[in-house]
Amino acid sequence: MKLIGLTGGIASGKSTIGRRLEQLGAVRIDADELAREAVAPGTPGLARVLARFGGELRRADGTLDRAGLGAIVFADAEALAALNAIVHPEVRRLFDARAEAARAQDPDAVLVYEVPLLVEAARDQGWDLVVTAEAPPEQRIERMVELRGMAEAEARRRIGNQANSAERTSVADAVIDTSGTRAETLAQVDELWRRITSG
Ligand SMILES: CC(C)(COP(=O)(O)OP(=O)(O)OC[C@H]1O[C@@H](n2cnc3c(N)ncnc32)[C@H](O)[C@@H]1O)[C@@H](O)C(=O)NCCC(=O)NCCS
Ligand SMILES: Nc1ncnc2c1ncn2[C@@H]1O[C@H](COP(=O)(O)OP(=O)(O)OP(=O)(O)O)[C@@H](O)[C@H]1O
Repeated sequence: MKLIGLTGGIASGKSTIGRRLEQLGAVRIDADELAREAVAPGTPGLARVLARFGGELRRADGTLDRAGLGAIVFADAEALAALNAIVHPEVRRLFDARAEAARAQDPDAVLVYEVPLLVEAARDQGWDLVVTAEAPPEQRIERMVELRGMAEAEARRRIGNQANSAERTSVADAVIDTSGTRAETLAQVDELWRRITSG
């Protein structure tokens, strides 16, 4: 099995790239989805988050108030570190189980793991190739505000809590420039797939 780490800051185009790689034949796993599972209703992860950050973050339907928690942690580095310490080990466990299942099903699979915090928290996961999606922060902020309706200050706070482009690029084996059109991004992904599957 080949293990590809796909990183990039928020709204850098990771999902666009990951979905294309999936169409081309890769198995895709998304760390943001695993992080959601880690705090799903009834999990020990959710219980720990509520114990640390307050029971009022539990909504009437039993799910976590993600917007409320985001407002706390992205404005307070210590709180974010505490949340990461609860969620990240569980994400790692979930990832290991998924990767093992993919390997059992197809030993030749290409597994793409979309992980925004690869540089910060997942450098050492046995990557065969690390790919980063890069577009200037101002352009990513514009995308978050215009396409997702996120408040500009919130977008800036999230970016401020992530590694920067130079840090990601120095760890990566390949960079996909996502500052152009979607078609230009996809063409680079197709080229990358040829490289992955030819060697
Ligand atoms: C704070 C939470 C509840 C906010 O939830 P929300 O639904 O608003 O955002 P979502 O989880 O979809 O994340 C969107 C993006 O925010 C950024 N982000 C999320 N968590 C972090 C973090 N700990 N540090 C820096 N950036 C982060 C990433 O770019 C991510 O792709 C949530 O992000 C969370 O639980 N974060 C901690 C777990 C984590 O590190 N997740 C990232 C992948 S492991
Ligand atoms: N050239 C491009 N490449 C990739 N995405 C683009 C491009 N131009 C515009 N976009 C848009 O930018 C937004 C962010 O892309 P995407 O959702 O793939 O990013 P992401 O890194 O997965 O985001 P997140 O970190 O929030 O999970 C999307 O709405 C996407 O359609």
